[in-house]
Amino acid sequence: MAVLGISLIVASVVLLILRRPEWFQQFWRNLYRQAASQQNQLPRPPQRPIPRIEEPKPEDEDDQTNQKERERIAVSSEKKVASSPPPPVPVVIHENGTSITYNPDSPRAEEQTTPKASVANPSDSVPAFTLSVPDLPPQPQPPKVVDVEEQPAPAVTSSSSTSNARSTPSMMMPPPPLPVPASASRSTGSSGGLSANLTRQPGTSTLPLPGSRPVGGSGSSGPLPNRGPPSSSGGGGLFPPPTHSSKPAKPSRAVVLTPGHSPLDWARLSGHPTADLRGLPKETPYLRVTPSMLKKMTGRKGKDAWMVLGGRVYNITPYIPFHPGGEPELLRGAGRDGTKLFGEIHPWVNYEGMLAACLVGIYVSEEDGEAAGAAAAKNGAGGGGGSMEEMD
Ligand code: HEM
Repeated sequence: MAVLGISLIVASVVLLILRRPEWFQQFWRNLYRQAASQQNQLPRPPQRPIPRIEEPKPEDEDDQTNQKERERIAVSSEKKVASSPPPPVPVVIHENGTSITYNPDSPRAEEQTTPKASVANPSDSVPAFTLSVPDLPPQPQPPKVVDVEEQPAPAVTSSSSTSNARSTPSMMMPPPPLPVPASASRSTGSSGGLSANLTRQPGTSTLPLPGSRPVGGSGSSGPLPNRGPPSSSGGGGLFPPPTHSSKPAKPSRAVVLTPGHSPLDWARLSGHPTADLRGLPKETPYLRVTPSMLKKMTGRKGKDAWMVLGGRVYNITPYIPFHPGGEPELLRGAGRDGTKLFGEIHPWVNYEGMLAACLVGIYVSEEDGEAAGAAAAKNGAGGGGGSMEEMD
């Protein structure tokens, strides 16, 4: 009897599938609509077994309802029923135990073109990123790095994080370098080099003096020449305490030269090979100038100004309007030996080259000049002098 009943049921089902009467199709349409309306009302799709990509279920686990449903899908696709929407095609993204299903039949999917994803299994826990991984198997400990200075490491309470940090040496940041004490850097640095380079020559006003900056200003550790000599008191500041040993900057005593009397004009005038600025008759040989001769040539009473520089006597009269220090300053050395005075003010000035056209002769003692007294009288320099040719 049971076999007969089952065979009857099977035969009727087969007959229904093959014949597909009108009432049967109507029944399935209503069933579709009802299912579609339920899907639209519910925020989430109904809970049902979802085929997973990574964990496909075997075929024998499908029940008879799913089998019928597949048959129904096949039948409806053949007849192309426009009113019955296709069953939802879930797109499952299975990652770390979380299933995300894309339901194209949802109203939002119909309105928007961008597909939306929704959580298919809300019971699944959302994966969270944590630093501590307690389930990790014990990893081999790397060789312990012993610092040279054995600095105390910060205390770490979490053992798992400690093992992680030690197992990934690339993520370990090296300890910051200890700040070098200012006194040590100064002692090891060029304490004599930089300060020695800052030795100021008289007349230069471009380089600031080490002590001229205000204490407590913006300290710069760059190569700017704003560091003075190392502090003897050993203070920790960036700037040494103000010392009174450095010379204050002298105000420039340069004068404003009249037009046409610039240094370039003097170079043009005196640099010519045939330039003769001696103030002596032409073809006059170099003279032996005695002190008695020199002291009369002071630039006053209509006479030229002679000056001894380095044992040579120069007629500085034509240079007076070109002197950057002014006429009074220049005439301080007139009629005398101005070598020391010249060197005290501007030893860097090349007087030999600048006054080559003004060379009168050489400076000699009175005894040496006695023999040439007559020649000196002839040149108008008074007694006690003579020409070098006569002397030689
Ligand atoms: C011994 C007598 C002299 C005295 C007292 C004297 C004095 C001075 C003074 C005060 C200055 C200005 C310095 C400054 O800028 O603050 C100066 C500049 C100058 N003097 Fe004389 N001078 C003398 C002789 C000479 C001679 C014989 C020459 C030419 C060879 C000369 C060439 C210059 C030049 C080129 C400068 C400009 C230097 C510079 O700006 O670096 N001086 N002099």
